[in-house]
Amino acid sequence: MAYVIEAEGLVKEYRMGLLPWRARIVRALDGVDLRVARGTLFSLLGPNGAGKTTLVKILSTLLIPDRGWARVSGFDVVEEAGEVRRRIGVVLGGERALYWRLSGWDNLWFFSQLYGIPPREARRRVRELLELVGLEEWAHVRVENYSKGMKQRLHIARGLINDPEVLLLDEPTIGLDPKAAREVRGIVRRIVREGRTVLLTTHYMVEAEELSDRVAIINGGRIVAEGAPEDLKSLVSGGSIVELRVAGGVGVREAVERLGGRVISVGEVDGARVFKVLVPEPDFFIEALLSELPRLDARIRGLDVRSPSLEDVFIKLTGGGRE
Ligand SMILES: Nc1ncnc2c1ncn2[C@@H]1O[C@H](COP(=O)(O)OP(=O)(O)OP(=O)(O)O)[C@@H](O)[C@H]1O
Repeated sequence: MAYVIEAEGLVKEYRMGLLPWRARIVRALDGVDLRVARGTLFSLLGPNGAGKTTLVKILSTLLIPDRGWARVSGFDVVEEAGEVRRRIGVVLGGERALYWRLSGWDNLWFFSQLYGIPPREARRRVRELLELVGLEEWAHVRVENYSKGMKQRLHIARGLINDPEVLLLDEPTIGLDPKAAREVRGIVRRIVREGRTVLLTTHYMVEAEELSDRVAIINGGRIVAEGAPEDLKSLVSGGSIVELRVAGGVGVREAVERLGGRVISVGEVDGARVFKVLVPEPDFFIEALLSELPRLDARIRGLDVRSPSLEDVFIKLTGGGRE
C-alpha cells in the first residue's frame, strides 16, 4: 500500500503568555500517528481544539513539530519543506487568501504566476479549475460580489492551481448553508475521482461519513479511533441506539443502566432530558423501561430506536462535541 501522507509520534506544544514564569503550555498534539493511502479521502474528525488545524499546518510545512516526523509524497515536512510545498495544495479555514477586488479569473491567474506556471498552461489550468468549481460564468466578476459558498469554491480552486498530488482542506464547509456545503462536498468528491489524495478536517459527522474512505477521530491531541466509517460504527455495534426523552423522575439514569443500557450522552431539549443509550436488545430493554419509569415518577416524552451512526461513535469516544 502506497501511503502519500505518513506521520509518527507528532507532538506540538504552544506556549501561552509572554512572561516565562506565568507561561502555560498547551499540548495541541500528543503523539499522533497517521497514514493516508494515495487517491483516497481521509477525514480528521474532532471537536473544537482537538488539534486538527495544528496537524494540517504541520503537514503543510507551516508549523514545525516539537517531536515526531511526517512525510508527504515521500518528503520530510521539515527537512524537505520545499519539495512538500510543490506537491500540496492547502485551503485553511477562515483564511482571507483571495483578493476581493479582483475577479475569480484574476485571482487564479495571480496565484498561477506565483507558482511560475507558463502563461499558456496557466490559462488552460485557470479555465479548467473555474469549470471544476462551477464558477465559469462568474470568472470575470469581482470576488467581493461572490456568495460565501462561491468564495469557498474559489479557495479550493486556488488550492489546486499547482496541480498538487495532495490537497489539505481545513473545515471546507464551515459556515456555509446546506446547499453551498453540498456543492463543496460534490467538488471534493470530483477532486478525489481525479486521482488526488484529500485530507480534510471537519467536525461534521455527516460530512465525514458521506465523503471519507477512512476517518480518524481526534480528541485532546490524540487519535482515539481510525478506520473506514463502517468499521468505526462497529465500535458501537452489537446493539441499537435508544433515544429516550423524559420529563421529571429521579434515578432515571440508574434505572437505564440497571436494565443493561449504556448511557452515551445526556442532553436537554424543551425541558426534557434526552438520554442516548446503547442497548444490546432494544425490545427487552424498552418493555422493562416502560414498566420501570412510572415508578420513578418520570413521564416519557419520546422514544426512538435506530442503528448507531458515526456521531454515536464520536460522542462515545470524545465525550461530546458540537453539532
Ligand atoms: N497559536 C496558538 N497559540 C496557543 N495555543 C494554540 C494556538 N493554536 C492552537 N492552540 C491551542 O491548541 C489546541 C489545538 O488547537 P487546533 O486549532 O489545532 O484545534 P482544532 O481541532 O483545529 O480546533 P478548531 O476546530 O477549533 O479549529 C487548542 O487547545 C488551541 O487552543
